[in-house]
Amino acid sequence: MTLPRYCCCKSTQSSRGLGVISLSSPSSSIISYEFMSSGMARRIICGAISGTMNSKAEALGMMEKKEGIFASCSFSSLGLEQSLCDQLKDRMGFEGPTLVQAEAIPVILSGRHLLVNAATGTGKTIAYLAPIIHHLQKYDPRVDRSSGTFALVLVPTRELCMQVYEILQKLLHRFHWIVPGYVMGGESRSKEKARLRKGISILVATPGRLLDHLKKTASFMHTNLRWIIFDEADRILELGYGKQIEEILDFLGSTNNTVSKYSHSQRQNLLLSATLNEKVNHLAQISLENPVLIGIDEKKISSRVSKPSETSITSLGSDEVDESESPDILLCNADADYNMPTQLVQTYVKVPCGSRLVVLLSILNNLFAKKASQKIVVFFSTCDAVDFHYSLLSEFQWPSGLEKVDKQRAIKCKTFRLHGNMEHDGRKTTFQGFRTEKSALLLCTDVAARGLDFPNVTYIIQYDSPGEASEYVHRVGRTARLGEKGDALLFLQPIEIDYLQDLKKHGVSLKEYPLLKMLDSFPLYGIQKHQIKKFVSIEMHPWVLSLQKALETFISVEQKMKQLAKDAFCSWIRAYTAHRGELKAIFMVKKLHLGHVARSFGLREQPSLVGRSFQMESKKRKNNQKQKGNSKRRKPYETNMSEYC
Ligand SMILES: Nc1ncnc2c1ncn2[C@@H]1O[C@H](COP(=O)(O)OP(=O)(O)OP(=O)(O)O)[C@@H](O)[C@H]1O
Repeated sequence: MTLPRYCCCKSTQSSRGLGVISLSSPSSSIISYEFMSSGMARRIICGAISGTMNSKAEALGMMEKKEGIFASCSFSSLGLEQSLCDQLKDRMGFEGPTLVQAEAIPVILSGRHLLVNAATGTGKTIAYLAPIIHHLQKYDPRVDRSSGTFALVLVPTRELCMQVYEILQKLLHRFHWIVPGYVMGGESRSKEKARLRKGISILVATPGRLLDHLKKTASFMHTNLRWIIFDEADRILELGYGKQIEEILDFLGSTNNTVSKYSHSQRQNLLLSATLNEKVNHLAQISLENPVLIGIDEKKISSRVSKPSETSITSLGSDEVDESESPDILLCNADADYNMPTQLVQTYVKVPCGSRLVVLLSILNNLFAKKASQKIVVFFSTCDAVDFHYSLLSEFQWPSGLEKVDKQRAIKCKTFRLHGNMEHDGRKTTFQGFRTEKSALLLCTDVAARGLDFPNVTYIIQYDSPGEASEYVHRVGRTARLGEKGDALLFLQPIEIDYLQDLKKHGVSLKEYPLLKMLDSFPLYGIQKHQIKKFVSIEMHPWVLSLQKALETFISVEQKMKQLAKDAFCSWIRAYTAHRGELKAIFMVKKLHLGHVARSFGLREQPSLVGRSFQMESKKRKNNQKQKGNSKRRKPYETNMSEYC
């Protein structure tokens, strides 16, 4: 192993016969690596030592400030160039590295391949960008545009692409000769071609569009490519990009063997996510050589790791098991705990299906009444559901009689929506708008679940369940970032309550939200508090009954709203049937009362009527498509990768 220049190292033998290396920098941070018989290295201790400290526990205690987020060392002590450290401080306001940065930066500087698993909002982006910039700004001869691309960051969504690009712009302010750029779905190909022709030193890309340019843009120069980073690696694969990633790696080669004027062009690949799991195995195997692992729970590494001949893995583009490959690493996620922000308060609310809409509106109203200036994100399972709730929340007013003040919008703050069926410009406007607002509500699908760093989000509501526990982790990870406080609330119907057990398997436990107490807090015209029976059910609560009636009236008279509600109902049912694996036993469509589902979209119609109109609608859509010869179908929920990238 090539160790960073500034480190001294001490090699020992662990009880399991695996090598351990401790790296200590002059600034007294200490990081240990355990070497397995496969040759793979794994970080096992990260702490700080001072002259007066004599125990490891003390060292670790000193190391962890702000509930285990920040390291006690400085950026420069990790080996980063002073001008870059100044940039991090002056331009970004970062005083020192986070723990994951303190662990990852020296490894990346050393040239090793890396697999990082760290909680959401712990600073993984800077962890990989800073050491790359450190190297690039030192290149002699200086990096120039004609040298093409040196680093490629692959991300699963357009919004994340823009976010990483914007961070790069800030970081590179002092290093104007290193040019950042991005290519992603929805943008003009010809403009991207022109930018690639001029030369982009650090390129952020979504996989589909990148592959497009690799195939069609002859002037895209990547012979000097040294780094490939897979940010949210597991999501890139979940979205079905496996084949494209294989093709991309074929185009780029897994190593850099070209002779160039830059002598330091050894390929280095990095994989990062808060939820690495077995899906990443094949990608790790084909892209990482002898990687260092950071934050990988021992439970997640299969015992077969040192017996390659016994291993079996899934190839990137298919679900078939490939017995011939022999990975260095074998990750498995069965029953392994996820890294979650410890300060995050997680609750669930048990709501009968027919009262879901009323409860959502009431909770949102209650939260904004308690604290007017805050940002809340609500996750839905489908694009149609986002559109319906967005229109409803933008237009619906408390009817007179329900509250003392007549005719007020139920939710008074600015409301945004974000999903993959929106126009590209609309997505951009939402992304920027929600970031800058002080008080706002964002209604979205999982397109906003990964990596997005909206400042000051205080509350995450999962109105529709996320399905995979990993998605739960990323959704709630939009709050409680970098040690900040945050709350997350999961809606569950009584028939879905076993989902809590599924989350528990991954170390996630939730407390129950006091729903009746919250509902009792709403004033009711003509009804005294003491007249509400103490243990009244949610469905029969007078507030729920009156608000449900008001919503149904509003929706029935507004033709546009009614159509949106019907579309949302139909897509919601289809999304519900799309749960996979073990989750099918929890989210069973045949257990649903369709009449109650209709009520949750403010519809009075019986489900059969809605169902008929749904079938007629889909027939009409299909016929229209046939006539137009239009192959671009609108998806009810986001499983189609083109909607992300
Ligand atoms: N050293 C630092 N000091 C202060 N703030 C930092 C530091 N590093 C990163 N941040 C800030 O922390 C926030 C989270 O960082 P980032 O988005 O990179 O987290 P992440 O681990 O990639 O999260 P996710 O898993 O959700 O993608 C950002 O607002 C970023 O600006």
